[in-house]
Amino acid sequence: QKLRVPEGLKNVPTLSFLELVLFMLSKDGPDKRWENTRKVCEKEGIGKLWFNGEWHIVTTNLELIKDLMAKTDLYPKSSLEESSPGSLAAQYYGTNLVWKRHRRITNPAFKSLPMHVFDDSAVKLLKVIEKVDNEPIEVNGLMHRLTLDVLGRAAFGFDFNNLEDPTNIYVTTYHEVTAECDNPIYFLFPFIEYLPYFDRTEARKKVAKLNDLFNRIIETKRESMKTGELSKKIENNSADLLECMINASNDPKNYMSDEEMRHNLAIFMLAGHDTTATALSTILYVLASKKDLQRKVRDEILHVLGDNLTPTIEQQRELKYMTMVINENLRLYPPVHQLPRRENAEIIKFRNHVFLPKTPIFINIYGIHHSPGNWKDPEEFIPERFENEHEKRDHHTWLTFGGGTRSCIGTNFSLIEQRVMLCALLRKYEISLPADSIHKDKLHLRRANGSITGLHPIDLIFKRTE
Ligand code: HEM
Repeated sequence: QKLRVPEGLKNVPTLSFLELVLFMLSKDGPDKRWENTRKVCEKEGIGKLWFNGEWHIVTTNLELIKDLMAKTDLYPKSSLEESSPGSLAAQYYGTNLVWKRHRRITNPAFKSLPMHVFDDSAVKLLKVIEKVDNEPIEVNGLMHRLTLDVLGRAAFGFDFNNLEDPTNIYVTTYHEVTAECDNPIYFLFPFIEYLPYFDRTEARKKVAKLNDLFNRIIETKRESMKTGELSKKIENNSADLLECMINASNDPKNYMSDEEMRHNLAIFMLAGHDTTATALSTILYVLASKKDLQRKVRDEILHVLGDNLTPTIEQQRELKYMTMVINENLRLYPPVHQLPRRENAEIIKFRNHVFLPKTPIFINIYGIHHSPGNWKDPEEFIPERFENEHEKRDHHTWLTFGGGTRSCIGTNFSLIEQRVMLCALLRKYEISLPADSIHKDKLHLRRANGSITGLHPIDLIFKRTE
């Protein structure tokens, strides 16, 4: 029944299922995928796609996207339990960040961020790089280790210590679980998850092991909070994410179960570190390949920071050129290349198409950022596009962090983290691309977990400047 194209989508152009299979089984990145999608989306900015057992809409149409972003009740985000019931991914991530209630509970943790965690981690990062002075070092893996340490400490008060211990057992289990959750075979042919041979017993054991870790983190946190300490932290807005959730679990109005907390920890781990790791890796690549740009960013850092290694919040506001470079990097290489699935709660008429209720909709961020209709010379790296940007352009043409009230809760967290790390690295090191780099002519992207943009290993050379 679900194979049949709904009447209202009949004249929406179709994205090839074979191309999708080949893409998902390959190591290709969102740039390659966009080459196929562009042909279909060229006309009206929408295409239809058979995926995960049903017909989806894929869109780059700004008019439709504006509506999707503005009307969160009409286009709710789907939970994994709805899109992939009973799957491993649904078991691990659960119904995370239950809209409105969880967001209200977790929001305060993002209002006052623990700057000392970013600063300490920058110092640790420099120590790792010091050991390989002037030799190539693979930055994508390094940035993942860094951002995981930052997230663990800032959000849960837990030190993965992954910068110093790359083989940490929980981190390796985490990578195995996320890779398993994202195994393309189960998305392309979802029915096989229910066949005995493919029931993924081993993977489910690994999920249980991670859940054990999350339970222990929650328990230790509960015990370590002395009486009254938690309420004091909540009152003066210094509670971390987990503390906000624990506090909520004590209040019948906002109650959050341990299972809900675990699911939130799982999604925060993914959303909060893989994305910033990609952003930092791509920007380091850009700076290494464009030495003039690197010099300009470094000059601004030295001018604004004086003798400081990392910027204060006030100094971050003065790093205007760096922020433009960060924004342009996030446009050219969006760390999330497709927004999480939405579905319409009611029937929608769009041009001469009709979307029946619960039609899954994907917004193609990569396509929007690379469309010549939205950006002049979209393949060029031009930070100046973001000078006085709010005056000039439709803000739906830059969807790095999504949009509307359901956009990324960690936007500020990530931007601060990026600025801190860039300041520390650029004031101490000159960064270069080795002559034999596989990325000499262009950065090679690849598929990673879910809609996160992955990268082939990037070796860069860090040479001490002071
Ligand atoms: C460069 C870094 C990042 C990028 C590009 C990014 C991008 C995104 C995008 C595109 C969304 C979906 C928004 C939507 O559906 O409209 C999202 C959601 C989310 N992000 Fe981020 N993010 C980043 C960093 C972070 C960080 C550092 C955290 C946490 C510390 C975080 C936590 C989340 C969470 C929890 C959600 C789900 C929000 C919800 O469903 O209500 N993200 N992010």
